Amino acid sequence: MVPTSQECSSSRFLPDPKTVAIVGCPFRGGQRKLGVDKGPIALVEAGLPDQIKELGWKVKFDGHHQFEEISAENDPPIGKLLNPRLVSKVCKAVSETVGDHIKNGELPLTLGGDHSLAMGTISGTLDRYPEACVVWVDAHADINTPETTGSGNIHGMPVAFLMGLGPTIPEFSWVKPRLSSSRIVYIGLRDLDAGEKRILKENKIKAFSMHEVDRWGIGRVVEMALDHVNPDRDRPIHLSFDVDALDPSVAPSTGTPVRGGLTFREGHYICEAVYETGCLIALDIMEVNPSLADTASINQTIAVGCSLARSALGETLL
Ligand SMILES: NC(=[NH2+])NCCC[C@H](N)C(=O)O
Ligand SMILES: [Mn+2]
Ligand SMILES: [Mn+2]
Repeated sequence: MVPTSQECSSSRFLPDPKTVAIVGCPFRGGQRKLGVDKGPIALVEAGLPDQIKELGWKVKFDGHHQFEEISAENDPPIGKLLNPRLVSKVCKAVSETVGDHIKNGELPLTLGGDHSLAMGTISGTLDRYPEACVVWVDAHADINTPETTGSGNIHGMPVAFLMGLGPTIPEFSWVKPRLSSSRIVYIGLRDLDAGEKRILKENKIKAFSMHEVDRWGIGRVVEMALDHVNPDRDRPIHLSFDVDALDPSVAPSTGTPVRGGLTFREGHYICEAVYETGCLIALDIMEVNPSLADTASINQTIAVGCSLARSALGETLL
């Protein structure tokens, strides 16, 4: 039973016809492992554009970002930050692309690549919709600052940059600290660094870890998460989905897998429920690494990346 017209509500923030713009981001500079830059290529080769067309969307895709043109030849660490200038330049370019798509009335679907890219995608969203909220689905909070990071990998820090936490780094001055702590909610967390736990508490950031998913079930968790960031369901939603939120048995081919994650259905349920709000205006599918694990695991992870995207774009089970 469908109580409301999804067709109508799903276009609340979009002009006709419904159009998705795929932003392929073959980028791995926010972490150390090889292969995550091949994620977007694998997702597109698996047929994601046509799958989205079959859901009734117009799909725009004119090739992956050519980050080779963005070079930061001399890119020594800044403090602990690894590849800082490269990550900054790439994210700035992605931010402009995502912002332009939203301005054109298209829903940007960004395919990563590592999760540092969300510094770009969410900046692009906030350029057009300053009131937007973020649903961040991840095993990790990715909210280390340049001071708290242990790894130096910037994919563990994008939320801190978006919120303006930590010291000012001139190389990242284009990232405007516009994401307020009340406009982001996490689902799926289970591997936080000590500094990240402190940051979440100090900033009173709402987070539903796997403990809350176990306690309440995914249905209640998503409802409570949306009630927090979007109580009247009238704010645009940016959904940033790191596939490592899923259990490694569901999405094995990712750089930082953590056991005890979301089931296949829990992950898809989140996407379906966000779509049903009619408020989705941007989507990220991040951290698919098609060079980690065996062929079967790789294909399984690519297929899951595609089906998460389809669920967020309106695919239903009935
Ligand atoms: N997007 C991700 N997979 N992030 C993992 C981050 C892991 C760890 N917290 C770090 O700062 O390095
Ligand atoms: Mn993660
Ligand atoms: Mn992440």
